[in-house]
This record gives sequence, structure tokens and C-alpha cells, in this order.
Amino acid sequence: MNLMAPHNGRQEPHSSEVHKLYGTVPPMSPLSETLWRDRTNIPVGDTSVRLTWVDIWVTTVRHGSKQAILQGLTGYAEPGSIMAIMGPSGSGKSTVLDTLAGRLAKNTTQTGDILLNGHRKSTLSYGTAAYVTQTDELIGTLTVRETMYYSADLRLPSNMSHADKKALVDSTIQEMGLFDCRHTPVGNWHLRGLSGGEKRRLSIALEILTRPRLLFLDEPTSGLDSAAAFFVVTTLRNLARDGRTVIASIHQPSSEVFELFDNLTLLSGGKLIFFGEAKAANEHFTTAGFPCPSLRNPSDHFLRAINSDFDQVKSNFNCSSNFRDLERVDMLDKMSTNQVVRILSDSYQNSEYAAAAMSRINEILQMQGTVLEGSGSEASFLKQCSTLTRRSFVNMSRDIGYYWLRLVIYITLSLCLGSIFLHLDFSYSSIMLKV
Ligand SMILES: Nc1ncnc2c1ncn2[C@@H]1O[C@H](COP(=O)(O)OP(=O)(O)OP(=O)(O)O)[C@@H](O)[C@H]1O
Repeated sequence: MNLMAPHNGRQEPHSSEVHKLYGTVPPMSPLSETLWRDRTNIPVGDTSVRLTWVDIWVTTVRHGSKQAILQGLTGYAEPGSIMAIMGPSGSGKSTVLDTLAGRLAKNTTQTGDILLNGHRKSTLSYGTAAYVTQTDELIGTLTVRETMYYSADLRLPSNMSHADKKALVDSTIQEMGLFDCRHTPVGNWHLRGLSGGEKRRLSIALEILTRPRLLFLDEPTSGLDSAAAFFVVTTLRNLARDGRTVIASIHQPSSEVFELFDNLTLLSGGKLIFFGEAKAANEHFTTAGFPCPSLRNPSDHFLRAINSDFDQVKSNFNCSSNFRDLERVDMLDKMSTNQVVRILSDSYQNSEYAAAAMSRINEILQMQGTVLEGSGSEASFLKQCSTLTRRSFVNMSRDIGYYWLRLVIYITLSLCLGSIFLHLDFSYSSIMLKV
């Protein structure tokens, strides 16, 4: 199958063609396109993002030999839906995200087709996609609103009015459920601030300021309790329902959080165990001979089945006569994880789910879609310099450790040094003392 071939003879318009088509419309980033839409009725085409990937392999060289991190993954992500990438630690979740977002490390090699609205993508442009990393990189002394304003000044177009930026910041704060804590500082070692969940939501809010169509999140719920994790994923689902395409890696979701996902990619050792609707995964496990026990959380069951760390636990238990004599009722206890993974993976490749995914990918490739162009921040160099300087001054003046303690130390040091030379004249003995 040639994924790059035009479909049904239809040619998809590039943003430059949209420009020609509508004369007065400049090449637009999704943000400016959103602003444009608010002000005019002239259409610019469908800019929502449909991402497809077929037979993706990622390899690296370890100890002189080639090793596969991802092994022939196929799937798609569509607007309006949220996809979870799940798997045990080291199964390749972050690598999938990095591959799809075009952020793979230089020591890896990738093969296979990744298409964005049917086009081979290079670097994703300003406002098209955003990537929320696992750790929150925030400045502790700034409040939620200030953090958002500085980020807006740094990234939004310089010619956008202050009122427009303010409206965008306030609506994003509202959208992410941060309105009640908009004046709360982020917090640091000496300043009590936002909770873990609020920090995560602020990190996401910063990324959606440019109104990206495609959102990647690496473990957005790591370190959160189940209520905070539920709130974060509910917010992500709302973002998806607004027409965005959301892809998130997730480690061990509670059953409530798992139910919020539309689609699921399940991995073990870089192999695809399941791709499809999250609610269908249970049926796949049942068909393959590993039904979820009635009182077990389905996502716990999936991860339990494909996590090889349990082999060690089982072998430790088997050494104990108390456990050795117990009757094995669970199929998972009778097999090694490698066997279970092989059965599940083979069963998926021959299943209706794999066929359905491939046929949906072909349908997606027939659809028209625009990939808007743009690059980097849209704020001018001077604007970025002045914003960074202001932000730095505000941060320093509020940070006791960074500014005030240093000031006290420097004054004390200068007083000490100054007192050494106090009341010394230019006589021979004074000069010797100065030396
Ligand atoms: N750039 C790289 N070079 C060498 N090995 C790599 C590279 N990136 C990932 N790996 C290896 O690939 C495997 C999968 O890594 P990855 O970080 O994608 O897993 P993960 O499922 O996200 O793990 P975790 O849940 O612990 O974050 C790991 O064994 C890791 O060591």
C-alpha cells in the first residue's frame, strides 16, 4: 500500500494554496486561524489533526548490537478523542510519544510511515502540536496568571493586542479549571503554592495557549493521587471534545481514569498488544484466554498480564511451600509473561481489531485536511527579550534565596572587607597593614 499516493485523485490543499484561494488570508498558524475565525466567516478549511502511523520500528545500538525499542506499531489518532498509551515500565510508551512528535533521540533509527492529515510531517509547526513533558518546569514565585501572561507574551504574535492576549489567557485558565487559584503562586522550597494536580494542569494550560490541534502528554498523572489524576484526565478529555487530538502515555490508571480514554495502545517490550477502543481491550484479553477476574480493575489486569516483573514475584512465591501447594486458577499464574505476551500479540495481529485499525487508517487518508504552516514563537525578538528581563526581575525580587539572601550576604561581606581598611592612613606601618 502506498500511503503517500493521492487518494481518489483529490489533492489536499496546503496552507499556501488556502492563501491563494482566499486572497486576503495570510499563512496562518492554528492560533491566528482561530482568531481569524472569530472575526470573519471566510473558511480556511479543516485544520483538525488526524495522525496515522503504519509499521513503525525504532531501533538503537546497544553494546554493539542492534536492538528494537518499538516493533512494527500501527495506529491512528483522531480529533475529538483521547488515546492512552499504556504498558509496563520500559515497554516503550515515551518512545512512541517521541516518535509521533518527531522528538526521537539521535542514537535511534526509525522506519515506517507517520502521516499528519495524509502528509509526511517534518517538524511540527508553531501551534500545530504541543508536548507536555513528565516534569513541571515552572517558576515558583509567579502566580498562575502571571505564568500564563509571560508565556503568552513570549509565544503569541507580537501584533496581537494586549486585550486579545488577556482574553486568551483568562479563557485558558478557566478551561483548565485553574480560575480559583489564578492568584496563587506556583510554590517552591520556601513558598507553599499549587498542589501537584494544579501544577500539572498549569503545565498543560501553558501548552494549549497557542491552541494546538494535537497534544502529546508524557505521563500527565504521574505522582498524583487518584482524585487529582481523575481531574487532570477529565480536563484532557474536555480538550479532546473541543476538536483536539490528544495522545497521553499513562502508567497505572484507576478504573475511573481508564474509562475516560477513548482509544488504547497497549505495549509490552515494544510489541503491540492491543490497539483499538479502550472498552474493547477486555474482550481481546478474554478471546486470547486471559479474561479479567470480576473484581479486578481492567487496566490493572492488562498490565499484570504483560509485566515481566511478575515472573520474579511468582518464582519467589513458588519457592515457598505454602504457595506451591495452592491451586492455580488464574491462567496468568500458569505461564511466563513472555508466553502471555506472545499469545496476546499474535492474537491481536490476526484479530478484527488490527483489521479495523488498518481500514480506519485508509479511510483517514482519504479525508481532506490542512496542515497550517509556521515556525517557532511568533513573538518578536525584542518582545521576547523584554518579557524575559521583566520576568527575571520579578522572580529575583520575590525569591528570598535568590535575591534577598544574596543581598544580605554581599552587604555583610562588603562591611567586613571595608572595616579592614577603616582608619588606616598612608604611614609605612598602615601600608604594611593594608598589604
Ligand atoms: N535513546 C535511547 N537509547 C537507548 N535506549 C533507549 C533510548 N530510548 C529508550 N530506550 C530504551 O527503550 C526502552 C523503552 O523506553 P521508554 O522510555 O520508551 O519506556 P517507557 O515505557 O516510557 O518507560 P517508563 O514507564 O519507565 O517511563 C527502555 O529499555 C529504554 O532504556
